[in-house]
Amino acid sequence: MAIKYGRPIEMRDGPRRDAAVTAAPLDLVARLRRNRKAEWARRLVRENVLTTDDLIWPLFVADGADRRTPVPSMPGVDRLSVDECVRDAERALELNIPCIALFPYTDPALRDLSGSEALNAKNLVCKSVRAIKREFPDLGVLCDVALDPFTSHGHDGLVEDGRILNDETVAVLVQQALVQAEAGCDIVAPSDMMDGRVGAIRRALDEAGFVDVQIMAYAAKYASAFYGPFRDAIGSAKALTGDKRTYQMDSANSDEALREVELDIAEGADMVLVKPGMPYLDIVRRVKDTFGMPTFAYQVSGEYAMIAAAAGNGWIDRDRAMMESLVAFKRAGADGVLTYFAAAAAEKLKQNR
Ligand SMILES: NCc1[nH]cc(CCC(=O)O)c1CC(=O)O
Ligand SMILES: [Mg+2]
Repeated sequence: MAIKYGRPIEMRDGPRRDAAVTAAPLDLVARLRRNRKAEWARRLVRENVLTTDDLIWPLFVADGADRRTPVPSMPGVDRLSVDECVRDAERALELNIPCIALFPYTDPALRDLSGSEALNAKNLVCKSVRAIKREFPDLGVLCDVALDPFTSHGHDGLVEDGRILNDETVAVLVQQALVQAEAGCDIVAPSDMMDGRVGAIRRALDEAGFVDVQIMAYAAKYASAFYGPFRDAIGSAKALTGDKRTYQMDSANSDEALREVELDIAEGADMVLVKPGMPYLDIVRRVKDTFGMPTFAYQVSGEYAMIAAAAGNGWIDRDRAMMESLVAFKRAGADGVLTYFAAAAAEKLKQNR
């Protein structure tokens, strides 16, 4: 099916040019094809490169021991027991991936209206952070701050009469971030889209002495259909009542993303994130150009699922689609990408070296 990577069609055996088909050379000053004539020449003029330094690898943790449970809507992605999560952390380190991100599948029996398990210092995420940091202190660990893995209704915040409460939620998120920092995480990443949470978390972290814990703000996060498989993975898909459009952004908006990012920077974000990724590369570019901040994109579960499913059907080449999609983030100005392909991409980069 696919032509072999790096080997131009011109070099393959094929019918020779018919001598009758001749033409006077065009009088062209520039022939852009010259710089594409061979792999070495293409490498020489290549504008953007993906390296392992650009990758953050999201992992799903679940109860149990010695267990990897496949997520059906994310072929190739498993929910990991804590010990297995430590093994993948080790793999990240071996592959030179700088940072992993942790997401819990919480036992439905532990989910409640207020997401109280989020504040349990012995919850799955905290246990995983401790276990990973004990063995691999030099690997970056990012924790998501939001209540959806812990609430019985699947929302990122507290709900009252069908409304998602902003300020009350922020007070809980602050406590969640503190619990994660206490467990030893390096980066907290609020993904909830409540107003004012970055500033509140920064103040609380500083007061508690966690001045070096970074904040990666999910600053421009859109209400998206592409989160579907993630909600399967953390078990919130069935629980979710309604949608998240009163707090996540409208996919039609772009200027509003700049206002969101500006506020999060003013409140103390160290890095900003745009999410989803591929359908929002225009936002990544605007954010990077406007603020010059360390800017990240999240190639979310649905984007991963599209590529994995099409590749699984033999309709596209998995590795090539993966690498093409990842370098697109670099081209758009991103400093890095959260991607479920992180380990596979790092393996590929290693082979190509
Ligand atoms: N706050 C929850 C959260 N954090 C990351 C994702 C999605 C990631 C993905 O789809 O891969 C979501 C889902 C949501 O907002 O419903
Ligand atoms: Mg905001």
